[in-house]
Amino acid sequence: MRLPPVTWSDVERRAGTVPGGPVTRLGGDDGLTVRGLVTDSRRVGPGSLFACVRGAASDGHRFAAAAARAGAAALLVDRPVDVGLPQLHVPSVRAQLGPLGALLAGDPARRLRLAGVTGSNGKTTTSTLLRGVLDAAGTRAGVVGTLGAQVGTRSRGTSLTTPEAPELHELLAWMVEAGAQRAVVEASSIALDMGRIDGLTFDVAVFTGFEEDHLDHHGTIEHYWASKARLFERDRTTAGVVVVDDPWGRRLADQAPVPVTRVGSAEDADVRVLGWRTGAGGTEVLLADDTGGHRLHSPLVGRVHVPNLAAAWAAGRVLGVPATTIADGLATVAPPRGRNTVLGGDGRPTVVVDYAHTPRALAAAIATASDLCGPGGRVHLVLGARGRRDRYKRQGLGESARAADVVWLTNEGSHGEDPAAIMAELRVGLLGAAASVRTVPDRRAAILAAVRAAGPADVALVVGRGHETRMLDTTDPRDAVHLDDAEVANTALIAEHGLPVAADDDLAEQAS
Ligand SMILES: CC(=O)N[C@H]1[C@@H](OP(=O)(O)OP(=O)(O)OC[C@H]2O[C@@H](n3ccc(=O)[nH]c3=O)[C@H](O)[C@@H]2O)O[C@H](CO)[C@@H](O)[C@@H]1O[C@H](C)C(=O)N[C@@H](C)C(=O)N[C@H](CCC(=O)O)C(=O)O
Repeated sequence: MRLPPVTWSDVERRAGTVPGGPVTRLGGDDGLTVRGLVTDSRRVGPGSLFACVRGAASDGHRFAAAAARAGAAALLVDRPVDVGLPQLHVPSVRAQLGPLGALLAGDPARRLRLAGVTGSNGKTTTSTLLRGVLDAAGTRAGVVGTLGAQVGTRSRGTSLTTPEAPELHELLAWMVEAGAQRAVVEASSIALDMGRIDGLTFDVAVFTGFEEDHLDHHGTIEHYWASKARLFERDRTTAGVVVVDDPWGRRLADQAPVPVTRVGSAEDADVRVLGWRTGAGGTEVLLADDTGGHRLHSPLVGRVHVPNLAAAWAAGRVLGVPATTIADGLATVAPPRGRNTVLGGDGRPTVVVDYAHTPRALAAAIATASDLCGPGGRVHLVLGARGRRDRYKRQGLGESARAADVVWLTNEGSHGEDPAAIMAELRVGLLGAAASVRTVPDRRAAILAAVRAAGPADVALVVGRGHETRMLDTTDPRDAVHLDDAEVANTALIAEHGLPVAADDDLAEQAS
């Protein structure tokens, strides 16, 4: 979309509102206008304001000349550069990305009411559910997160779960243009830490649960938790909805300075999960809150979605949506891609494709797969781990995998690491396991082998990549190849087991 022109003096004025030190204009008169804030020289267009961000891998100031050649009208710098363009010299370019990103996108957040969703697992599903609830309430909502951005029937791809602030504000402007009154934003801990959502204020912030993750970035679990907890500060949100099924959620609910709705199976939960059942046909949750009991139906499959459904319910209530409308909304939201996507069944083995890539998420995915097994059925797990990321998780993934019956260790995109070494680290967690472990380095071959080995009562569970369609084995992103786990599994199902022959819908059940 084409963003409005903004005068250089307005840019200077907004930049001056950011604490940290003086803002100095180096060239450019009041008649100068810029259009769109861009942080990547490869995405600069005519009239852009190019923000020179110092990063971990490179320094954006080095790309100022390239930005000028691509048509940038001016630069945002924290040290003057020898490039013939007007520059705004600020103490920290990154600290300006939120306020200036908002200004150059036309301050779209002022026309939207926002909900933010954070948590180690379940962000995408809960955001999708909440968007469905808000749409059902007649307030058109956009959503932005791991699966990209959507509003109405339109969608756009994004490279990060929570985009850099300028892109995020531009997406919000796109949602406003499409008639959105609300937006749901997935807020990753890394984004919170790097200031990507600075300047946004939410009506409700949701915490879906917590476990160790992203320690490559955060260093310690305390830092990781504190980054997520920032979403619950008074200047960020009016209210919180917190899943208190783990100690970290409980701690957040206890410490948050905003009013919190506690969600979970504990007796003191404000929205209490009394029971649930799940099967290939969907999930049913029985909840109690201060207005009584509520029964929710959802086409989403798996016990892992029970807290997500309860959290979306609670967030809808906080936002003033009537109970029946929330239930109607939740009943119609289609499962997000790669979140326990169920294939096969009907006389053939069931295949589940899921994004689980942490030990606890994997344990939950295996439990869901067991729920979906027929009598005497076995779980065939296809497991890998992404290279050059969060290496400390590998042994824990292996340990969770012990609950499967057969484990097919494979590659998940080595990003330049030795795939055999990654698989060996997964194997450490599986030492002495009752599960039989096989190594098939080629991912397509591993999925095919698991689907071939599975019988009609079995489940082949393919984890780690979920919705992803590109896989990378080198350090050069241009080498990424197309690989869609669901597509491979579907092809394998048809090749090995033919087309569906009969219906079967067993339900697993639990009362808590
Ligand atoms: C830790 C982190 O998030 N890093 C992000 C950050 O990197 P960085 O600050 O180190 O930037 P850099 O790569 O050194 O580059 C510095 C600047 O030069 C610019 N540049 C670079 C090259 C060039 O040719 N021209 C150019 O202008 C870059 O755009 C950047 O502005 O800014 C970059 C540009 O926006 C991001 O690509 C990069 O994301 C990295 C690669 C990434 O993968 N981040 C992941 C871990 C992430 O953020 N994940 C979260 C969590 C998801 C979840 O919950 O699972 C997410 O929100 O997606």
